[in-house]
Amino acid sequence: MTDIAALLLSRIRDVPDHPEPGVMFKDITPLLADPVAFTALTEALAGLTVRYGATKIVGLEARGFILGAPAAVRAGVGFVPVRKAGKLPGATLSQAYELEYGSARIEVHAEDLTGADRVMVVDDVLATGGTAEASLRLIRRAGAEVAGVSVLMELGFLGGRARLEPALDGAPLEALIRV
Ligand SMILES: O=P(O)(O)OC[C@H]1O[C@H](OP(=O)(O)OP(=O)(O)O)[C@H](O)[C@@H]1O
Ligand SMILES: Nc1ncnc2[nH]cnc12
Repeated sequence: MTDIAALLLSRIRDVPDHPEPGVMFKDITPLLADPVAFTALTEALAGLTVRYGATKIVGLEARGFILGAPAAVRAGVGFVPVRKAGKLPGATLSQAYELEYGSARIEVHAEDLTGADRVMVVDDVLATGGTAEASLRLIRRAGAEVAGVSVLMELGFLGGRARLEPALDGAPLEALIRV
């Protein structure tokens, strides 16, 4: 493990049985509160954004906003929020997806992405991959190209990478930490 990955991992807190029994919740708030770790994370996500030639970062509500927005500023690209259904006021594209139990829907303002955009998706955790997969569908439906998906942490035992693989269509999935 690199020094940066070790630093980031050391600032993520495991919270058992949150938000429901059996889930080991990965809490990033200690990392956000540490300016050295948060800066290192922002630099790493911005570096991936530049390396893969993205013109915009899409952040996934809510923790993807916290990580994606400073990375976009650092990389010199625009930031586009993908929100849970019903939050965005303008004309939206909407995508339903399956969760472990039940389903959910995410949305993006249609005018925020164009055919000229290459998009890096940023989020904190890749778990089942359902949220990221739905975001890739939204990005392509908006006519934009997928530059990649970058997450702080991949929970390997939930199989998100395999689920995401077809939707990535050759684009990279970068995880700074894998557990
Ligand atoms: O890979 P998946 O199984 O789709 O899970 C990962 C998603 O779940 C969490 O968000 P959550 O929906 O809990 O929203 P929050 O960031 O608003 O807490 C996390 O921040 C990812 O967006
Ligand atoms: N175990 C987990 N910890 C934090 N965020 C999550 N999103 C989905 N599963 C999660």
